[in-house]
Amino acid sequence: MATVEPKLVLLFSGKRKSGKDYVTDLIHQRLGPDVCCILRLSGPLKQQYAQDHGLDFDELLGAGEYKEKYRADMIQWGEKQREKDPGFFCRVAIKEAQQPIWIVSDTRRLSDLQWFWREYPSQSRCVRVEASEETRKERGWEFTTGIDDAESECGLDQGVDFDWIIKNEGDGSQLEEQLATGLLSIAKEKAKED
Ligand SMILES: Nc1ncnc2c1ncn2[C@@H]1O[C@H](COP(=O)(O)OP(=O)(O)O)[C@@H](O)[C@H]1O
Ligand SMILES: C[C@@](O)(CCOP(=O)(O)OP(=O)(O)O)CC(=O)O
Repeated sequence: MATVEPKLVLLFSGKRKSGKDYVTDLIHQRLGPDVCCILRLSGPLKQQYAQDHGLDFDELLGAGEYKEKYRADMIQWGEKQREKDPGFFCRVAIKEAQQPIWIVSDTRRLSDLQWFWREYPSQSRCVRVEASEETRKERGWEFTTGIDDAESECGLDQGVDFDWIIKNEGDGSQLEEQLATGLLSIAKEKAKED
C-alpha cells in the first residue's frame, strides 16, 4: 500500500486518443509535482508484459506504433492477470505515491473503479475525457475490431456517474478554462486541507 493517505484521487478514463495523457499531464503541470502525481495502471502491466515477452518497456509507454502493434495481445494478457486478481495493477500503481493528490490516468474497467472506491471512498472522483471521433482520427486513431469494441475501451461507457466530463476537442482551446473553473480549483482546495 502507499505510504500516504491521499486527499483526492482523480480516476480518469476516456477512449484512445481522447487525450487522457495530454490532459493529465496538463493538470500535473498546473498543480505541480509536490502536490500531485500521475499513476498509470498500464505502467506495471506494460512492465511485466515487456519482461515476459522480451519487449521494449519504454516503447510500450510511448504514444507510437510500437504500443499499437502489441495492444490487442497486451489487453488479453492483462485481462488474464485481472481475472486472477482484479486489484493487482491498482496496488502496484499506488505503491510509491507520496503526494496528496493522485491522478490515475487510465482506468478502463468497473473493477478498476471499484477497487479505488473501496480503498479510498471519500477521496475518489471519476473524470471522463471526451473527444469526437473526428478529433481522435486527426490524432491518429483508427477503429480496430477487437480493441475499440472490447472492454478495454468500452468498459466504462455505461454505469459510471462522472464527477467531471472534460471536452478535449481539436487543439483543446477550451481545456484550460474547463479545468480552471472545475477540477483544478477543487484540487487546489483539497491540497491545502489539513
Ligand atoms: N488538447 C490537445 N492539444 C494538442 N494535442 C493534443 C491535445 N490532446 C491530445 N493531443 C495529442 O493527441 C495525441 C493523443 O493524446 P493522448 O493524450 O496520448 O491520448 P490517450 O492517452 O487518450 O490515448 C497525442 O499526440 C497528444 O499530444
Ligand atoms: C493493455 C493496456 O493497458 C494498454 C493501454 O495503453 P495506454 O494506457 O497507453 O493506452 P491509451 O492511452 O488508450 O493509448 C490496455 C488495457 O486493457 O489494460
